[in-house]
Amino acid sequence: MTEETVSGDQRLLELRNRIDSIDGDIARLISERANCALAVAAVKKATGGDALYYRPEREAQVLRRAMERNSGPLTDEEMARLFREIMSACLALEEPVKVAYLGPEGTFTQQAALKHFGNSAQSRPLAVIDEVFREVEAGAVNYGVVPVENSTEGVINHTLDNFMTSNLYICGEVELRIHHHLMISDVTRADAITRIYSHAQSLAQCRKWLDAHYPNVERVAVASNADAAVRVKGEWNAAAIAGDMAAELYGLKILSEKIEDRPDNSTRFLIIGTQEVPASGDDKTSLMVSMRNEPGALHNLLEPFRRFGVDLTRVETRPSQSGNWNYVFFIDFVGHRDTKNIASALREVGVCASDVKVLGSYPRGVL
Ligand SMILES: O=C(O)C(=O)C[C@]1(C(=O)O)C=C[C@@H](O)C=C1
Repeated sequence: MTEETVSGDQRLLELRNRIDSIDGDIARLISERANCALAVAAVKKATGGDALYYRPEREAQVLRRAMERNSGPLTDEEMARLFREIMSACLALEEPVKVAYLGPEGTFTQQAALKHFGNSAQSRPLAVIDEVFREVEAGAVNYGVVPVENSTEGVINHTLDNFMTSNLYICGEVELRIHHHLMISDVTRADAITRIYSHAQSLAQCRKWLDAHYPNVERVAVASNADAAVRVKGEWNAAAIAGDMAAELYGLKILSEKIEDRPDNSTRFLIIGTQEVPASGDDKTSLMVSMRNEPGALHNLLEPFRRFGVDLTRVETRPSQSGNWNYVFFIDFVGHRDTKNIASALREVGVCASDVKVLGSYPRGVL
C-alpha cells in the first residue's frame, strides 16, 4: 500500500466521521423542529372550531426562506425540496393531510401532488377531475390536485368548467416540467412497434417527434399516461408515452428519453380546498367573471386592472353554462385580494360584470 492511499483512506475516514457528527446534529434539530410543530398543533387545537393544520402561506414562506438563505453548493431548489419533506413530516405529526388527485397512480398530477405536499401526505387517485372536486366538497379529503394548463397545449377546460358550479377555493399552484419518454415492456419487440398509447395531450406534445421517428405508427389516445403504461405490458407490438413515475411504477423500459417537442414543456396544477388562504407576501389571485354580451364588455372588464396597476398573468374565455352567447372569463393576476389596489380593482369589476367570483388568492408556486 502506498503512502498516498493510506493518507487518502485516512482523509475519507475523517470526512465520514465529520458527516456522522453533522448527521447527529441534523437529527437532533429535526426532532426539535418536530416538537415545535406538535406545540403549534396544540395551539391551533386550543383555538377550537375547525383547526387548520395545513397553512399554505406559511409553507410558502418557509420554502422561500430556505432558498434565500442557501449559500450552496446545493441548488436553491434542492434545498427547498429537503425542507419540503421535513415540513411534510411535521404536518403529518400534527394531522395527516388527505389529498385526492387526478389518477391513476403514475400520472403527472400525482407527481405534482407529491411536489406540493411532500411524501408524508396521504394521497388518493381518482378517475376524473369532477370526482376530485366532489370528494373535496364532500370532505372525504382535505385537498385536491388538478391540472389547469399546459404550456404547449393550453388550458384544461374541464377543470375551469368545474369552478362554475363549485364553491371550492384555489389554495395553491404547482408547476411541473413535463418530460415524456417512449417506453416499452419486457415483452415488446422494439423493432415491431405498430401502436403508441398515451393521453391525447401528451400525443399532441410529442407530435413532431412522432412524425419524425414513428410516422406510420398508429397513435391511440387513452384516459391517462398511466393507463397507456398499463396497456403496453400485455402487447408485444405497442409502446407508451408517459413520464418517469409511470415507467418506474409499471416496470417499463425507456426507449427514448425527453421526446416532447418543446424543451420548456410544463403543466400548471391547482390545489383546491375549502379554505381561504391569507397573504404570503408573493401571491396570485384567480377570478371568474360572467359578462353580459355587449360591445366593449372585455375592455370594461380589463380596464380597472390597468388603472390600479394589477399585473394580469392569464385571461381565458369559456362559454357560460347558463345561456347562449354569454361568456365567463377566468383571469389570473399577481397579488392577494386583501391588497388595497386589488380590492379597489375588484370593486370596479363588480360594477360592470354580471357576476364576479374570487376563486382564491394563494401563494405563487415556490418549487
Ligand atoms: O406553522 C405552522 O402553522 C405549522 O403547523 C408548522 C408547519 C411547519 O412544519 O413549518 C407545518 C405545517 C403547516 O402547513 C405549516 C408549517
